[in-house]
Amino acid sequence: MPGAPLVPVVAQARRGSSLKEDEVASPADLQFEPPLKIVVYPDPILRAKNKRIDSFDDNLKKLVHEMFDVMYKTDGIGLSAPQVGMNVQLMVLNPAGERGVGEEIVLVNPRVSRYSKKMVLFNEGCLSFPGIYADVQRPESVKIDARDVNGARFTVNLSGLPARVFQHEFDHLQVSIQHFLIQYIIAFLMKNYPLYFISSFIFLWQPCLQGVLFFDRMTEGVLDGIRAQLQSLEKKYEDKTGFPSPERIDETRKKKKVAVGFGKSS
Ligand SMILES: CSCC[C@H](NC=O)C(=O)N[C@@H](C)C(=O)N[C@@H](CO)C(=O)O
Ligand SMILES: [Fe+2]
Repeated sequence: MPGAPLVPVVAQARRGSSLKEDEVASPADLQFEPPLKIVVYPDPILRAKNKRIDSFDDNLKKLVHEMFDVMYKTDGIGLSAPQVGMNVQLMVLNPAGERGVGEEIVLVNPRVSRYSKKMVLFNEGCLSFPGIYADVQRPESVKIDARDVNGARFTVNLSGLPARVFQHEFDHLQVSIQHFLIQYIIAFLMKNYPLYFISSFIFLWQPCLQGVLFFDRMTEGVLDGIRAQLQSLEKKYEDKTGFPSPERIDETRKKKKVAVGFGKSS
């Protein structure tokens, strides 16, 4: 089945179920220097943990303004904060992709309370993967709880393209704690004590929880079509930074097999 969650029951990537409250962003975490620049794969910022926002001040409004600015300039229809180097739970969307056209939506600390059972395929692109497009299967609609830029809580149902863009951005903010929980349980059952110890450490401290990127959700066949382009981005990163790529597409896919799914559906 194309794009189906690989381990649908246990491998939910739903933030709301984390056992520990997310860490709150400090003023330093929200500091930025305009103009914002798009962070490109495989920069580790895209896989870092994103902190919860609890100060709804002028700085946040300015950040939102700058995010829309860079999103429109780069022909985006959605943008998440880690994509501009800010590891906080914030996204902006405008499926019309043009300032003054359509509706601008800002979601702070979003959570998904329901996914539709109906799944749809769409040819997605990501600003952090310039020029790469491929099919990704996702639920057709979602119910979301979030805060707006002033901190007011709201609930919204999205379907079609807005739901698609939201889910793409939400993945950038994801914490997939279930991945570690599964590893922890398996290690315990198999009496693999070194792995159990490591898993316990990760599970308790949550230091390296990952954002989900669109290729994590692609089928092996679809991924084959863009593998060379991903490897070329990895090579560019190595040439530019002088460091080895923090992830490589083949190894990433092996690890991610159990990590990506969707949450509650109806
Ligand atoms: C379909 S979800 C795509 C969301 C993505 N956001 C951040 O990475 C995004 O804006 N991607 C762009 C490459 C994109 O989809 N742009 C539109 C409009 O130009 C397109 O059709 O390519
Ligand atoms: Fe993206």
